[in-house]
Amino acid sequence: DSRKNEETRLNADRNNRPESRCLHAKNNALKKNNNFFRDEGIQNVTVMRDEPAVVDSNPAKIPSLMDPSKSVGLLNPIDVDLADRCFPKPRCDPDAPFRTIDGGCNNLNFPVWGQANTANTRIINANYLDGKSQQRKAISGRELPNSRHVRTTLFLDMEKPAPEHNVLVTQFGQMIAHDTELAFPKLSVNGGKLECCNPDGTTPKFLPKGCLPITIPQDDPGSKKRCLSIPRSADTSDIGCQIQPVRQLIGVSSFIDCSALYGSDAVTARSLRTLINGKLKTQLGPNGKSYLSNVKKPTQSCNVPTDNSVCYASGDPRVNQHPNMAVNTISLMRLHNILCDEFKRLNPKWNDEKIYQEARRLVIAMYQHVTYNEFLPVILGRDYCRANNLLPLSNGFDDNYDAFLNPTTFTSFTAAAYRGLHSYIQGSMDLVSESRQTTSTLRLSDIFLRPDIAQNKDNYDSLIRGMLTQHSQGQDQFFTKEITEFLFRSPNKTDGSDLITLDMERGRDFGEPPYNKFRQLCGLRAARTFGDFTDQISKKNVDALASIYEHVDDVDYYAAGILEKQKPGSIFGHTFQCVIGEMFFRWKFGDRFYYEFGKQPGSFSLDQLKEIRKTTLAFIMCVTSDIRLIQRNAFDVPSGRNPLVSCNSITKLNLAPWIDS
Ligand code: HEM
Ligand SMILES: [Ca+2]
Repeated sequence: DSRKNEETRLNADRNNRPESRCLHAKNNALKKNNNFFRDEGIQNVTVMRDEPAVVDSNPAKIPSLMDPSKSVGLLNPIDVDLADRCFPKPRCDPDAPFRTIDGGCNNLNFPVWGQANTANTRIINANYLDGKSQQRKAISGRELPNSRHVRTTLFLDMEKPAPEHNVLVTQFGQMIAHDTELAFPKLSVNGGKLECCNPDGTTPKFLPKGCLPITIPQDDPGSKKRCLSIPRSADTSDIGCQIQPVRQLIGVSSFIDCSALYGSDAVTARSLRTLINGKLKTQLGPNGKSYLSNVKKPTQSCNVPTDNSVCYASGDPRVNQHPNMAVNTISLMRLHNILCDEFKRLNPKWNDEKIYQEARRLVIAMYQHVTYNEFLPVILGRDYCRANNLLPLSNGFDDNYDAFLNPTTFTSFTAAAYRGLHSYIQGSMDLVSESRQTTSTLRLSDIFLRPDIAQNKDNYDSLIRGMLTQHSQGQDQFFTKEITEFLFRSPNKTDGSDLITLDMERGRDFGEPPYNKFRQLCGLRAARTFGDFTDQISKKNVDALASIYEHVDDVDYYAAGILEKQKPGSIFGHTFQCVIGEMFFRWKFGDRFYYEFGKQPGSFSLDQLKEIRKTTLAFIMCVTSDIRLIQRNAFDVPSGRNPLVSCNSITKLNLAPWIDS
């Protein structure tokens, strides 16, 4: 009963939480110099991004900051933590200065918020046929249009590179996706892998329970494949928790906390540590460089010939998905281990645990800084980020931790909006030399599950330079066939899966309501006719939607979101920008350990915070590789405005503020 009273009180508080927040900036002292790098370099060069060419004179507000009468559809606060009751509450130490590995206890009142191996939350009411978990149908009661048909009609392959953004944008984006979400496939009735296709590659007449109903139309213009095996994602009903509508299970900590490097459970995290001087386990590769350690059975987890081949162990199983994914994780691992060496030098008395935790805390802070300072302005637009308090402060603490803001990854972000970045994927990966010549190009579908490539000769550095130099594909309705026809193609096969069909089907699986609901959530008028969509979507694409869907309220959020015209300064249109902005807002103000917060047990000192704010992605790339030149804006290809400069001239962090007094 007292728990119930407590919850009532908390809910009441939450409903009364202040609508607007004001961010104070405080002044801050300057500090001495001590090199993070051992070699000489120019000190304290301030890195400023060029102001964007496109200015958003009227940036929209995210739902959390909107006048409540303008955002229609935001989930009732009481329903936000519906799934909490499915999981035991962990016991928390309110004074612990470091994050838990699984993210539990970040919020002391709602300790399962953001914890790994719980469930996603929602931002908007689910739309399930039976109110519980059945995929929605068309308004007419008929089936929705076949999602493979939607894909092959709207989303073709066309070479249209992004004008400035490089492949590192895509890669960094994917890293955050893996840091904040992992869904599990449902299992078959006897607990094994669920096979949704016949052994001969055709679609079964009656799909096994738990399979997504993707059939390939007879007149499909693509390859000869006749079946896509896509199990539904596991949800709260699979662990015997009877909430309605279901919530999908999440296998990683929701927070931006580098869980893809460190792991999301204590056992995995420990297995990745040397337990000496704070360091993570490594293996030695070419030129005496360190790489992630190997899994025990490489032939099980990677597409490699023998169990002596390279196949990495890390905090997330998707590390081996393709070489650039592995390279980025290795980069973070090297950063962690470099920091361990520095901390040991500065504080010889620190033990393994202290070094590990301090290095982890700093790696996460640097990563969060790059996310909010460099990445978000690139994808969402700088003006929009500023209007929604997403930019870091330039000095002082931020005191706006919001203990009633749920940071759990919500379904509309992970099962729809953020997957929009699948459009950015390049069908090939360039390897590039120090003089920025492309030395070879790998076809994406040849290198799925081939992390060994990252550790061959000097490929690691060539892949880094490749990500920095190669343009990503543009954010548009075109997707490379490498993911729409050849996803996870086996080496000896001619076809593979279709990620974009999967994305749309996954949205229906997760109960995402149609596009029209997200228009209302994001402050737009509800459309009554297809013509009403033309405020955001070109006439031609609206006509295409109208030719596929029967009713405006049938249109999948993902499909229409992709078609929306880009907002000024952003690569996304209105409703993707809105939902993605909301999620990053929650990961900032709902994360008690967010690096800019003061007054928390885990807060940095002002001197430390000042150093963390010097972090750039260019610095991280330089310090963890042997490349010698880099452009300061690491998410833009090199150009006259963004020239290559020596790594030595990139601002470094001074770790003196970490010396124990
Ligand atoms: C070569 C690059 C990439 C490949 C091959 C890839 C592939 C995949 C696959 C196979 C899934 C699971 C699909 C499903 O069953 O629902 C997935 C999920 C997802 N992807 Fe990607 N992806 C890539 C890049 C990206 C990027 C750049 C982003 C965003 C910045 C992204 C965001 C997501 C998200 C949010 C999910 C949901 C995660 C989950 O449910 O566990 N992906 N991707
Ligand atoms: Ca995480």
